[in-house]
Amino acid sequence: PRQGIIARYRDWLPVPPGAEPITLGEGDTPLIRADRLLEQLPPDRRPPGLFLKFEGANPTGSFKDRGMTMALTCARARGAQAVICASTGNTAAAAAAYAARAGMECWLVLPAGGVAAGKVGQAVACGARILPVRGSFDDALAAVRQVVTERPDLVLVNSLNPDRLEGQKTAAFEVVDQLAARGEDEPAAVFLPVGNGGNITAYHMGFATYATAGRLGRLPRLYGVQAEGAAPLVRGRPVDQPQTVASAIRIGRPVYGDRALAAVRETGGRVLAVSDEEILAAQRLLARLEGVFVEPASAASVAGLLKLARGNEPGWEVPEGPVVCVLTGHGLKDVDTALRAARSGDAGSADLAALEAEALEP
Ligand SMILES: Cc1ncc(COP(=O)(O)O)c(/C=C/C(=O)C(=O)O)c1O
Repeated sequence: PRQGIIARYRDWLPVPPGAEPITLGEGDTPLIRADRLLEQLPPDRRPPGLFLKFEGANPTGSFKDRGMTMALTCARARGAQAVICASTGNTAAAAAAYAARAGMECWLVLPAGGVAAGKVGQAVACGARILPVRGSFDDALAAVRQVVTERPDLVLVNSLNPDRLEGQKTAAFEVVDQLAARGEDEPAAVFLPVGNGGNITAYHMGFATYATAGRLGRLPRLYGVQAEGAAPLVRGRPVDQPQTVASAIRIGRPVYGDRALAAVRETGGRVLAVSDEEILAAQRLLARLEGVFVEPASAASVAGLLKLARGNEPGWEVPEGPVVCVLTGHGLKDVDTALRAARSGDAGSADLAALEAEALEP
């Protein structure tokens, strides 16, 4: 039964004794085999298996639920009444849902006009208080730091909150357990989209924890993929005006930049950037070939794999074991972008395009 990640992994998590989990049954998301997508890779550069960790199947539609169940459970155990965070959207949607469930107040600082409608809808529906900030996510995060000094009773549930990474590391546990349960080899490489760098850091923590406990022979190479217009880790410096269609990773000053780079370096992986066109092409391939509809930022992980495997980038050694692409958020979060991409020249035949255009009319 879907009992949530704290119930399933309590022994591996720093949950205060006696704390009653605040949960929506998050975690235990599908690990989907993607053979048709694998065929898109050149035969001589193809790993033995390709799997998709579909985090869009979480209760609020993104991997953020794993971190929020931990953050809200721990906050309430410490007597907090209200939480606050800055967000590009999915953290906000998850914080709003889990705070509502806990009967706690939720304050969200969002970049005005920079958040996908689905996520704003979730946060508003759950009764969160929204403070729009003119500027980017990075400006919103700076604003939150200011608010917290004026209202110390507000618990910060941003990526800075360590409880969140603890919850997010359970996805790495699941990847190892799910591959083993299917008789597959251990994961050889894992691709993730990178914004603040919290999630790739959490996967590194999870794999390292399992390795120390003897449940994993060696850590998979971690590949962090950023959008070309928002790639501070690839460029080696902050990006002042991050630009990308993948609004979830439109971040110029990653909070966990150093730890994300350490995770990549220590596992023999790398960071790389992909264009918005490559992201949207990967989003289409996932939906058309495998029936998996994800928001643009999630597709960056697949775009990164395609780019390395197709040889556009040097330094790709074909992994000798299964490759996992983490799909971090559901496509319904940002359906407008998918519709716009579909309208702007479908690769199908003219009459199909005409039919689709007709179908797409609002
Ligand atoms: C779909 C999706 N994919 C990837 C990322 C990047 O993860 P990190 O590298 O841990 O930041 C996010 C992040 C979103 C926020 O940062 C937020 O919601 O404020 C996301 O929503």
